[in-house]
Amino acid sequence: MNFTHETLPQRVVFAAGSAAEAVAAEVAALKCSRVMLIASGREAGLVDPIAKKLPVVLRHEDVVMHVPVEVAVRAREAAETSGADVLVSVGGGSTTGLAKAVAMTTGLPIIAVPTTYAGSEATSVWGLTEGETKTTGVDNKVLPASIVYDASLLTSLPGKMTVASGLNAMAHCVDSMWGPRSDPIDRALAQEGIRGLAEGLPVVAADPASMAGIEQTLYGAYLAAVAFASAGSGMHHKICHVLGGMFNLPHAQTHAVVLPYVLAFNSPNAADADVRIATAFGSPTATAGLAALRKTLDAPRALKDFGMPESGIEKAVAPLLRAIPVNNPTPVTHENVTALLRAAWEGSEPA
Ligand SMILES: NC(=O)C1=CN([C@@H]2O[C@H](COP(=O)(O)OP(=O)(O)OC[C@H]3O[C@@H](n4cnc5c(N)ncnc54)[C@H](O)[C@@H]3O)[C@@H](O)[C@H]2O)C=CC1
Ligand SMILES: O=C(O)/C=C\C(=O)CC(=O)O
Repeated sequence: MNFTHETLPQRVVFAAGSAAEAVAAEVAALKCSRVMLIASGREAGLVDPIAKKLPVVLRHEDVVMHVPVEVAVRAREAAETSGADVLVSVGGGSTTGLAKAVAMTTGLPIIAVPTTYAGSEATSVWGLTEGETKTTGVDNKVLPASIVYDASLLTSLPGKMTVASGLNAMAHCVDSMWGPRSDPIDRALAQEGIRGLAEGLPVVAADPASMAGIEQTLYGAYLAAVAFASAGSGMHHKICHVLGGMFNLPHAQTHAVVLPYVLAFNSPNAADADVRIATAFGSPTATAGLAALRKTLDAPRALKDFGMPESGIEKAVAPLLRAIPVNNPTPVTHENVTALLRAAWEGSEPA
């Protein structure tokens, strides 16, 4: 074997039903006393009990998906003015992403409290969107110092969002099998992530408030994010980032739709990945395993259902050909990427 794996330094706290106490303990452990609390007003009911236990100097609610640069600038200015010494984010990937944008320029530590399965809390990946272009990058400054997972915060996540977000986590696992820096440790973490998600997701799809199902799904989502952070964005993530920025598509749903098409595209030329994914699903092949799970979950099927225009297929191909890593198992061409996008747009069977 010949590879270098970097393990990211981070505290991970599972605290079912006691996020407020756990977050307060993490703030104290960092010896911080001035909290900028970043959380959308939509999640106020989840956030208020946490806020009550913290020395909050600023509560910032201006959260937007894909982190438009103007939203990041406003949050950075607010952080500087407030004199905060720590960022606490409570919310989904959009909220964590905004905290990362602030950490990038201020150097403030983040304590992340996720309320979806996006996994941003466990990565050093940031994303910012300017106009129609989403840019992502890696910076250890944006890796949250601590994560507090409290399954009770996800009991309010609607069923459709639960499924889509869980499949965003599944996509981290699958793309980690061939991401640009993928190594055997990433692939082992991703395989266990798939197993955990395949066990947890049917439970939360049937009952989004099941604490046992949420905990199992959070466990899988954490492993997924750790694998993805190390392996980097492969073909699947590049497609979702280009489409998400260009057409302002909902992030988790875009991942959920595109994943089976990328898996079908790559698995014939990725034998090790195919075996690992199939094994994790307990299925004869990777594609069959994912298809069966998607059927159980009644997963989203077509990009046209989420606002992508048909003309966007042609528009996205050139930026995608520039963005997809050269090590992708199946070489990409104008024709095969166009065909993949058209199938995902229509929601036809993955070929
Ligand atoms: N940097 C990274 O490693 C990653 C970044 N992301 C970023 O995260 C963003 C997407 O994050 P998502 O979590 O998919 O969506 P999100 O954070 O935008 O949340 C989606 C919707 O669910 C609602 N919501 C969240 N938690 C809830 C709860 N517990 N109960 C009820 N409603 C709830 C939100 O208010 C929002 O309306 C994108 O900008 C994406 O780029 C996503 C994954 C990894
Ligand atoms: O696509 C993902 O799920 C992972 C990474 C990002 O979304 C990058 C970002 O923070 O915008």
